[in-house]
Amino acid sequence: MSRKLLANQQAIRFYSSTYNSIYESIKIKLQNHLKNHEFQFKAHHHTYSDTSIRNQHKISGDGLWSPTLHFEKNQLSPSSSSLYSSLSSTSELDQTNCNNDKPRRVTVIGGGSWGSAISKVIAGNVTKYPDLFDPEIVLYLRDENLRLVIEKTRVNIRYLQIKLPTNIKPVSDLKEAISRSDVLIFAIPHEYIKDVCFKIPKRSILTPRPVGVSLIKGLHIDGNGNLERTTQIISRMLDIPVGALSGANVALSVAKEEFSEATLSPPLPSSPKVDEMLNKLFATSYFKISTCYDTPTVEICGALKNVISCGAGIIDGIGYGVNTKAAAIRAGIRESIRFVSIFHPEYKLSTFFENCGIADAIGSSFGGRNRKVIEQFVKSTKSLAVLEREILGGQKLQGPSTGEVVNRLLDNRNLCDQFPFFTTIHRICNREEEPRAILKALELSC
Ligand SMILES: NC(=O)c1ccc[n+]([C@@H]2O[C@H](COP(=O)([O-])OP(=O)(O)OC[C@H]3O[C@@H](n4cnc5c(N)ncnc54)[C@H](O)[C@@H]3O)[C@@H](O)[C@H]2O)c1
Ligand SMILES: O=P(O)(O)OC[C@H](O)CO
Repeated sequence: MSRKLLANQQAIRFYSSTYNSIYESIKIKLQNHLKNHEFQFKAHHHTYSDTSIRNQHKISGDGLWSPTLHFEKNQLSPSSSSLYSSLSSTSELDQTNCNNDKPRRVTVIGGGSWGSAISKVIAGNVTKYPDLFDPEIVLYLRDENLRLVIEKTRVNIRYLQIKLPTNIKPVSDLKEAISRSDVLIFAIPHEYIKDVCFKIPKRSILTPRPVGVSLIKGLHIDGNGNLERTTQIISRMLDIPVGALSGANVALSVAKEEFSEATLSPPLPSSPKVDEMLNKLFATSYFKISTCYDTPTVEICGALKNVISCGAGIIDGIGYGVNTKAAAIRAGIRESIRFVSIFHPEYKLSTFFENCGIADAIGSSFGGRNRKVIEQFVKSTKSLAVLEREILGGQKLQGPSTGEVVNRLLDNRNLCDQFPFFTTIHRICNREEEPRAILKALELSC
């Protein structure tokens, strides 16, 4: 990859002979840098075919793709030199094992329903691409007894009643599970991610330097009361680049090979080789992958849809039909966009039209576990913990705990009034309001 960065009075132009993805990662770096220096900029992005400019800057090759970032204010600070050097430095991903040509070893961390289903997908793909991947994948699960059952029967009897391929090796020792891995896939409920990362050594002392992909749908609050996403936590705690995969993906349907889609946000700054490798790791004829570099929105959509589907469960619980549920999904999407615009102002609206956005909110509002449990919660006096145990038998609800985090983040900024739908769902799940309060919230949320 050849990179050249130029600054002049009007613009910074970044020339790259590779892909859009690089432009996205550079744009994010520039945005972060300029945010620190209180600069505003507008990004335009077009093909530059002017041969005199190409000759002037010794750029060669056909089909040169050259985005240009134009700055609104023409005031680059002296410290911009640090920006130039950071942009031209070797990408973090170049330093990981995923960027070499050795077959990568893959570990899925989390042997619940989604970890098991995605292991089946991945196990098929590592066999299909022997040059890219080690033919055996590791599935880490905490429970040694369950590990023995899976090893013997090939079925994760507690979480997913589907036969798993023989090239999935179940392992219940975390250090052993990750010790030789180049790709770490995280598929545990968000509540446990810090505990699990705490038990994994940092990349600096891991011998293959892995990349991570989070399949986790949930949000967190950092020490200052601000939003922290799961990819940020993993990246911070393990010092590895981490991407995300999210979509309308009920585990059993994916395991049964029913056609599904998912949105992949590869780790940034982007590397075409790693992007392609991850695509091949996940994509099948029945599991269609689209790439989207707006990672924060992809992750936040995945978490907020769990709150939306609790809203759908409340609608079912009070006995209302699809008109009201459709209105609830729309209110949830509207508040999700509002939420993302506050917590990630550089978001792209188009991300909501990827599978991780509206599609997942719809799918979960009809077929998800949150919907199912919350419907019964509304119809009974039982606690969420009891219903989770009775209905899900060991699987975990993510919606109410995400609603709690969302509520705290909004409360910290005095924003609850602007989010009547999310706020009311949270209060209903705490039994602080009657379930029918959701109808008033729908009116207010318009
Ligand atoms: N199940 C799905 O259909 C699906 C689909 C897409 C994404 N996801 C997301 O994937 C993530 C994993 O969910 P899941 O549905 O596979 O889980 P699950 O509810 O099926 O299983 C529970 C998981 O939690 C683990 N666990 C329980 N207590 C733990 C503890 N104290 N410490 C560490 N781990 C503990 C269990 O070992 C198990 O892996 C979640 O963020 C979920 O939102 C799930
Ligand atoms: O069963 P849920 O409600 O946890 O949803 C599962 C998946 O996230 C659906 O995409």
